Amino acid sequence: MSAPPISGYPPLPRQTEIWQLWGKLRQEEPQLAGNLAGFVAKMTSCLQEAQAEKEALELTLRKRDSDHHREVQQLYEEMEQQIHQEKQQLQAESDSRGLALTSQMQDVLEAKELEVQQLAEGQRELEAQLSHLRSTHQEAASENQQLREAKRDLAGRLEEVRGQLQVTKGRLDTVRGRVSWQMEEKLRQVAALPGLGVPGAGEKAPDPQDVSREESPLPGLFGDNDDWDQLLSSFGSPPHGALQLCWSPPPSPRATPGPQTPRVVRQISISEPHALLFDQKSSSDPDRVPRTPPGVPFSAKDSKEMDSDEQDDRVPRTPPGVTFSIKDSKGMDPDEQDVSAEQPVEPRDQDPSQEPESRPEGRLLWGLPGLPAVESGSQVAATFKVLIPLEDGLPPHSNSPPPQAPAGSSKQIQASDSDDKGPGSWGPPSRAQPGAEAGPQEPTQATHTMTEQETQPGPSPTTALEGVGPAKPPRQREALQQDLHATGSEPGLGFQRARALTLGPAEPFQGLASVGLVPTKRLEQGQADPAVQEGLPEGLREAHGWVLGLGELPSLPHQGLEEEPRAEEGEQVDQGGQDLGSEQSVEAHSLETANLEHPQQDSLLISLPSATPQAQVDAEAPAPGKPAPPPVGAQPGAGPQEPTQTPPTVAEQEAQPRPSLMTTHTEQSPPHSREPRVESMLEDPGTDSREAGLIPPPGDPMAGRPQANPDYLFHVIFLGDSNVGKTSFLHLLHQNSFATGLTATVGVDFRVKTLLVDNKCFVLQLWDTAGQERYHSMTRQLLRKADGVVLMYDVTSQESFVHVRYWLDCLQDAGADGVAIFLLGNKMDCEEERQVPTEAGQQLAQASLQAGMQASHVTLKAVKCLWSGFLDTLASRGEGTVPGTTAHTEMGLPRH
Ligand SMILES: Nc1nc2c(ncn2[C@@H]2O[C@H](COP(=O)(O)OP(=O)(O)OP(=O)(O)O)[C@@H](O)[C@H]2O)c(=O)[nH]1
Repeated sequence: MSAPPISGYPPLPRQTEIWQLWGKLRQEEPQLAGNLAGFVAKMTSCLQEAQAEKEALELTLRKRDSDHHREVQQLYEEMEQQIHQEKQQLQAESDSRGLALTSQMQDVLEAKELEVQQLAEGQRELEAQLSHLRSTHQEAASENQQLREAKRDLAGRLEEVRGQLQVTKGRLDTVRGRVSWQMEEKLRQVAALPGLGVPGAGEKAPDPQDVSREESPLPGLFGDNDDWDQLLSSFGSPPHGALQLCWSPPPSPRATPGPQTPRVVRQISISEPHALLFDQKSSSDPDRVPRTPPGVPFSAKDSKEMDSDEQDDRVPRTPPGVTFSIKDSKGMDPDEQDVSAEQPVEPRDQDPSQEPESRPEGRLLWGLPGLPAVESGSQVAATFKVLIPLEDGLPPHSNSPPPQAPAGSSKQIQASDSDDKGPGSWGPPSRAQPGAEAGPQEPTQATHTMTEQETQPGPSPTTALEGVGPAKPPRQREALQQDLHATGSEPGLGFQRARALTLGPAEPFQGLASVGLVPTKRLEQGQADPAVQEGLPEGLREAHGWVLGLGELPSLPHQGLEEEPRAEEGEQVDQGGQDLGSEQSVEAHSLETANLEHPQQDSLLISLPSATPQAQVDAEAPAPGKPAPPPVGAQPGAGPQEPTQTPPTVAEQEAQPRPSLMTTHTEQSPPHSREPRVESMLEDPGTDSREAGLIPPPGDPMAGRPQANPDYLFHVIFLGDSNVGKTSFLHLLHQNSFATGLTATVGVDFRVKTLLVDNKCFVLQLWDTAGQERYHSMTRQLLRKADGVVLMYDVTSQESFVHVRYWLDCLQDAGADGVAIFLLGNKMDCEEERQVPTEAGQQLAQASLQAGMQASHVTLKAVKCLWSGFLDTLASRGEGTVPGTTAHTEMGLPRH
């Protein structure tokens, strides 16, 4: 028996083997077969149940699948519907937009069409105008043609008139001969009368007029002019006498009725010798007929027969009121009368350059009835000459200056002349030139010279400038500057001379001039020359001059330094009890050399440790453009650098070596370059360099120590952004001149200023810091030693003013709360570019005061108060410091 296959299930693999096992089991263990059948049945039922569950599950699955399909279908339909709606919406929007665009386009199109229509109308109008113009042109052409014909007609009539004139001339001769014959006849008859051998004086000669009336047909010949009677009445005058006749032609028949035109008065001059206005010419040579310009009296011969129409035709050719000079020029060609206006006459003895023109003004001179008769050509020429000066044109010699020109015009001429003159011709030419120029032009010269003096300094007393001359034109001043530098064998000498020029006789502050200058910022070529200050605004110059004037302080002129040798010998305290002694800028390195060998500076020089090799290298190899420092121990100012002609104090001060200690410059920066050329060799002013003896540290007793012990030593640090003018300000303090072409400070720079006040020696070490950010760390270190700070900003730079806060923070960080701070707004001369109002500076100063710092807002003009405030405060408090100690001193507000 074989086991029934499990329904619904495929036979298991190796089923035959199972069946074999089953058969074997039934044979060997028949009792177990029943259990297995039951098991199989049970399993079958379980499988059937599982099958049913499976089917149920499949049903459920199918149902859910259909539901899902349905949902998806529904969603799909909804989405489709939504998309459709959106599509319709977009379509509607685009349709509406298109409609709007279409309408807009339609409007634009209509407007354009309108424009086109207007243009077309305009074109039509233009065409109509063009055709009208064409017709007008044709009319004008026909009129021209008619005029030409009329001209020809007139020419024919003119020929007729000429013929008539010839006839008239012949008849005139006949009449004249007849009149003379009749007169002789009458005389003979009178002489033949009995009782009258000689004609008495009381007898009258026969009236020629009567004779002419009786026998002469002249009135008829001369037409209807009523004034011919006068002519005839004068006909009996001697032949050489000139006959004048004034007559007026009848009104022109072409004249339009209206205001009465002035009567044309013609002066007819008949002179017997036929002295013509112009060359005598044969009538057969019309080409040589002189031409008469419009308005010029033309000569007509025997124009008596000219009919009124003919003369009326000529009237418009001359201005109304012009008198014609009609001469009895028998030898003249009648064409002379037909002189056209376009053919000017050149009188014989007339200057061609004075060719007269037809001007209305001319009629005032031409042939006024009261004028004497023109008897000769020379008189006519004289009339010409009279006319010419009234012409508007300038006389040909007007370009040349008048002998005595008025001062105003002379000034201009003088100025232009001076520009054109060469360098050698400049100067006071009026004094050198005798004659008229020197006389009336002298005031102008004086004014001009004053102007020059305003823009350039006075003459230098130095020999180097003697040949230059006191007044150089601006162009030459540049050359002068170059000369100044070229004259010296090296830049230092040129600088010294220029400096000497600066400190001329008018120099009010010579005694306070500095001894040396730290060459951290070198002067560019000519910058020390006073001419350099020409580019400076006037206000700035004034400000600087005012600053350094120290007028209110008892200044110590020249003898201040001259007395210093005595001070060096222990007599410094006795320097006359001057309130303010001298100020000097000494570079640290120079202090060593400036000792007893150079007594003028000894009292103010500060001892330093011996120059290091580096310093010696600096001294031996100065940078180009920098005055070469003399060897250590050598007397400054000796050698070729010493300007022998400059005043000793100034020259030696300028000749002081200026080796760089704080910074080293190896090349000259171009003017106005704000980039340092050489990096500072000083990384930390209080460390290595100081140890090397190059840098006197703030508070170092040896640094800045003068030969005589100072009573007070203070460190004043100039702070502020780059380009605010710190170095310029310092230079101004020392050099009494504004330096241009300064390069940006590298590292830190310092100068020493020594002031003697009330027999107290104040030594101020002025530290010029670099405003550039890369040097701020160095500056911060310096701030710890500060006694006073001049915090500067540029009134034309808001940024520099904003950064004042930063510098105040730096001061606080450095623990400099007790430091006196002077807030200084610079560049006040640039008022137009001002960005920081004065009130803002004052407010900031007050705010700083509230913050515990003393600050005051000072202007450049009030800088002298800075020094006086410094010194007064220090002296009154007695808080000075002996060299070697450090003391912070509080300073009061400067007195304004
Ligand atoms: N108009 C005008 N210009 C000035 C004045 N002071 C300085 N300057 C100009 O400002 C520029 C900067 O001057 P510096 O003295 O070199 O400025 P600084 O603050 O020392 O700059 P740092 O080198 O960064 O320290 C220069 O071109 C000067 O000519 C002033 O009072 N008026």
